[in-house]
Parts: sequence; C-alpha cells; structure tokens
Amino acid sequence: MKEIIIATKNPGKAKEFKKIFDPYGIQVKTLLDFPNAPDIEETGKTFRENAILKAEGIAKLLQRPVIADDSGLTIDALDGRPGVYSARYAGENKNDNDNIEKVLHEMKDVPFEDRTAQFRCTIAVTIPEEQTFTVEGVCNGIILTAKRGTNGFGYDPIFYYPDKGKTFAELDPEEKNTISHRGRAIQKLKRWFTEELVRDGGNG
Ligand SMILES: O=P(O)(O)OP(=O)(O)OP(=O)(O)OC[C@H]1O[C@@H](n2cnc3c(O)ncnc32)[C@H](O)[C@@H]1O
Ligand SMILES: [Mg+2]
Repeated sequence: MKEIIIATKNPGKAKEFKKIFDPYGIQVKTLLDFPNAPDIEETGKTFRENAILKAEGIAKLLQRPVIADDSGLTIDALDGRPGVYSARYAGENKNDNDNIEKVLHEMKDVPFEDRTAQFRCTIAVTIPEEQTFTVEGVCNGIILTAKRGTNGFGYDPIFYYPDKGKTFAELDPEEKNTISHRGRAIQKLKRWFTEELVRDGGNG
C-alpha cells in the first residue's frame, strides 16, 4: 500500500481524497493524522498561491511528497467573494453554517438568473528537491436561497448543480467526486499518482 500526505485539516476534504485514492490502493494521510503539524498561514491572494504555501510548508517539514488543496466558492453577484476567504468568510471562529448564512444574507435580493457561482480548486504537488506543480478544477453552479441536503461540507447545501438537479449536499459522495472542482483537479493528477508517486515517492 502506497501512501500520500494531503496537507489539510479539513475533515470533509480528507474524506473526499480518501474515497478517490482508495481504488488505486493509495492510503491517504492528512494533517488530522499529524496533530502537531503547524497551521500554515494562508496569506496568498489566489488559490494557487495558498495551495503552494501549504504543500511546500508541510513537505519541507516532513521531507516527503505532499499535496495540498486550496479551494473555495466564487460568486459572480458578489464580485467573486468569498473566494480565497471561503473557509473564514463569516470570521475566524465561525463555522460552515455561519458562512452560508452570510452568503445567503448578502444575496437576498439577487434574482435566480444572477446567482451563478463556481467552486474552484487548486491542488499543489511538492516532492522534496523538485519544482512544485499545480492543477486546477472548476465546477459551475447556482446559489440557492436556502439549504438543501446534508451530505458533503462547506457550502455544499446551497450549491445547486443544474445537470443533476441537486445541490452538492444532495449528491452521493461518489457522485460529487465525479463532477466537483476537486474531483476534476484530481483527474488531472491521475497520471502522476499512478506512475510517479507509486514508482518513486511512496514509502510503501
Ligand atoms: O486549508 P485546509 O486545512 O485544507 O482546510 P480549509 O477548510 O481551510 O480549506 P481552504 O483553505 O482551501 O478553504 C476552502 C473552503 O472553501 C469551501 N469549500 C471548498 N471545497 C468545497 C466543497 O467541495 N464543498 C463545499 N465547500 C467547499 C469550504 O468552506 C472550505 O472551508
Ligand atoms: Mg485553509
């Protein structure tokens, strides 16, 4: 069994990464397995900058291949907010529900046709002594006026995906992974993790 470390402390992301890598026989460890790992400050202005900060910060510490995910929701009617502030939109000590409430409040007068939004994900891959590289995934949807569904995490209950007629929180986890921003970014990494990681980087 090969192993990959994902530099995340978000349990929702951790679950999704585990589900995706499991069929390849790759065991996912996250920072939830390294409780002493430091918090990397997300000072970047873009998802890409923050993903690189997290991947390089943790790879330097552990001296092992690390991947990091920086992601979030960009809403057209809010000029791209919450964007890189998605995790802390309602404040540092607030939770997913507080973030959703803030978005719904700010969008209370926005008509359906103007409620377009994108989930965006940048994944950075750092192998010690090598150049970090990144891949991106985007998923288009519509922000509803109230929550629907209980699966997933973050903004999933208000992110409606028209092709499926459901919010991300109403999709099965497998279904979400096939279409989500994160799933799409990971697809672009597939060649890397089925060849490079398994050959050189894994420790199994
Ligand atoms: O930095 P790590 O430790 O990975 O965890 P985080 O939650 O802080 O992650 P980010 O900095 O990348 O912020 C991403 C936020 O964007 C939102 N988000 C990202 N992907 C999402 C998804 O698939 N479904 C719902 N919300 C998502 C959610 O609010 C996340 O907390
Ligand atoms: Mg974060």
